[in-house]
Amino acid sequence: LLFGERPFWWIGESRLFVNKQPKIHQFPSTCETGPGSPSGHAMVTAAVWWVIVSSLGSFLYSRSHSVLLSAAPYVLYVVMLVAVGISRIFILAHFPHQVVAGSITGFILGIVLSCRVPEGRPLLFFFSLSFGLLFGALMLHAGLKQLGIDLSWSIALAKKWCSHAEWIRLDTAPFSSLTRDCGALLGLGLAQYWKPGGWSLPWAPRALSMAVSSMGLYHVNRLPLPVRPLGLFYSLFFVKFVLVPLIVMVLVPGLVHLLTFKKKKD
Ligand SMILES: O=P(O)(O)OC[C@H]1O[C@@H](O)[C@H](O)[C@@H](O)[C@@H]1O
Repeated sequence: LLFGERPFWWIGESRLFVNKQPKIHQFPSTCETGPGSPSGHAMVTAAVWWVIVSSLGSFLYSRSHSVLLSAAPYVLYVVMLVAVGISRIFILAHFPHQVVAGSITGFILGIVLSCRVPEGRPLLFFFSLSFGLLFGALMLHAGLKQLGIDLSWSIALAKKWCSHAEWIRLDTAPFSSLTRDCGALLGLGLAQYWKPGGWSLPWAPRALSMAVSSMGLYHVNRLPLPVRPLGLFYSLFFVKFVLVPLIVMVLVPGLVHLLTFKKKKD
């Protein structure tokens, strides 16, 4: 809803450079299809890493009582955000203010959301939130279209100005982000429903679970999906992200628990 142009299409669309075209270079990750404001990469990085960094900072302080040591994760956090921001600007996916807006929004989200983990909620909570968001967005899209505002305006611009058609990826479209989040929400609810509180594992099986989950997610993420018809793509994309919390929270730790339990019995 904030819209926001992206440099890789704005350079052509603005018609400011018709007489003197700047020498620009696009990259495979330049051709994002969503609007540019605020930067999603900066926002997600700032939000997710805040949760990790603030816990690590408190942990280090509780063990060492050293302000210097406990400040190290926060310094790394800032360095990482700057690196992500510069890379988004460098590939022409963003203007600097969009990256700054994304980092600040993500930082606030990280603080707010880390205090509000939806623990102990019934499956119905996740189910209604997931489908409510999905249908709410669809209704908003249809309603605004009736008023002459097309929320998919950026996809046409990305297709027009991307130097390689194969760099346009449907999973960067705004509706893909939404289906991904709604799918993950439902998956989180199902995971909590099937294994409330998750598996409590000692550190070694827990580390093994994390390693196996990472490999599992890598492969789930690489699963090629048919891009036509669109409805099929979005449905499969939704299902793919329902699976993510189930793999990480139920399937892999459950298998590891079974294996270690069996080994102990032997
Ligand atoms: O706005 P940016 O930095 O180009 O990031 C866009 C990305 O933002 C993420 O938040 C979305 O989940 C992705 O689907 C999307 O591609």
